Amino acid sequence: MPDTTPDNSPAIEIRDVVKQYASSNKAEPKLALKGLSFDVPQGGVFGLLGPNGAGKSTLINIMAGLVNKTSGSIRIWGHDIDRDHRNAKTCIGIVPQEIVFDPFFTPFEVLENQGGMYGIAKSLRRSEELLRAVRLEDKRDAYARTLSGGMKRRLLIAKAMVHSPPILVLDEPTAGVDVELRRQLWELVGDLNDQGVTVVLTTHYLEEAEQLCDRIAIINHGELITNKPTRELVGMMGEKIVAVTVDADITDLPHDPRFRKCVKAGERVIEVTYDKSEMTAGQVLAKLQEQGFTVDDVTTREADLEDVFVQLTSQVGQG
Ligand SMILES: Nc1ncnc2c1ncn2[C@@H]1O[C@H](COP(=O)(O)OP(=O)(O)OP(=O)(O)O)[C@@H](O)[C@H]1O
Repeated sequence: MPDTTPDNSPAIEIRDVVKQYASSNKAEPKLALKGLSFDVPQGGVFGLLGPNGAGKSTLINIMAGLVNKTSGSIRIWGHDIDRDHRNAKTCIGIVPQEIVFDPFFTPFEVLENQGGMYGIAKSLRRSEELLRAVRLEDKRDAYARTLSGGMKRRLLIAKAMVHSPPILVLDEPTAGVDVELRRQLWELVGDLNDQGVTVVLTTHYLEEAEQLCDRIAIINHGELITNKPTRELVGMMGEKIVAVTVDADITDLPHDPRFRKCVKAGERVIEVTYDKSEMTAGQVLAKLQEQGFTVDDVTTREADLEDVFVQLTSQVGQG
C-alpha cells in the first residue's frame, strides 16, 4: 500500500461534482450528476446505493478516469484526480460491472500484464499471492475463457488489487450471480477490508448492503439523498410494521390517526405501519379489536433498509 496515508482525511472526497452528458443524435443532453458532494471515510465498507439511472456508474467511471466530469473535484487518498492524476490512480482499484478479459491469457498472465501496466518490477509483483487470495491458485495456467463466471469475477478483483491500492471500488459485483458465489465474493471483500482496504461498492441488494456496509450513501437523479452510518439509517424512521391475520375477509380497513400506513397485504392480512415512539403493537391490536376485527395471528418487524430506501427515493421528484 502507498505510504502517503493522509491522517484522518477521507479516503475519497467528492465535491460539487456535476456531469452533463452531451446530446447525441439519439439523446437529449443528460444531467447525470447535479453537484454531488460527500466523503468516503478511510477503513470501512461504504455502500453507494440508488435506483437504476441514479448516477452511480457515472460517478465510478469518473473516479476510474473513464468519463470526464463537467465540473467539481474529487480527491482520492488526498490526490486530486485532475492535478495529481498519477497518484490518484495508484491509490484506487476499480472492479468494473462488465467482465472483460482477453480469453487467451491465463489468470497468472492477466495479473502479470496488469502489474506491467502499473510499472511494477517483476520481483515485486504479487500475482501468486493474489491468486491464492481469490482462491484461483489451481487455475493459474488455465485460459481465462475456460473460467466460470464466478472465477472471472474473482480474477477481476485480483486484477484491481495488483498495485496494492488502499481503496477498492466494486461496481455491482454480485449482479446476476448465484447465492453461493455471492457469499464467496462478500467473504473476499470482508477479508480485504480486514486487511485495511477501504471498500466502496454499489449494489442492488439492499439486504446485503445492510449486512456488509458500515456506511451508506443513497443517490437518486444525480443528487445525494442521504449519507449515514447503516445502523442510523435503518433505525432512522423508528417505524415498525405489524401484520395481522384476521378471521374474515377484509372489506374495510381499520383506521387510527397514529397509523402511518395501513394496507391489505392478503385476503385476510392487514399490515399496519406505526411509529414506535407513538404507539405499541398492543395498542395497534387493541384498535383493530375495537373496530370489530378478530385477530387470528400477528407478526411484527422493524423497518429495514428496503423500507428506508423506498421512502427516501420516492420523496425526490424527477429531475
Ligand atoms: N454515455 C452516456 N450518454 C448519455 N447519457 C448517459 C450516458 N451514460 C449514462 N447516461 C445517463 O445518465 C444517467 C445516470 O446513469 P448511470 O449509468 O450513471 O446510472 P446508475 O446509477 O449507474 O444506473 P444502473 O444502476 O442502471 O447502472 C442515466 O439517466 C443514464 O441514462
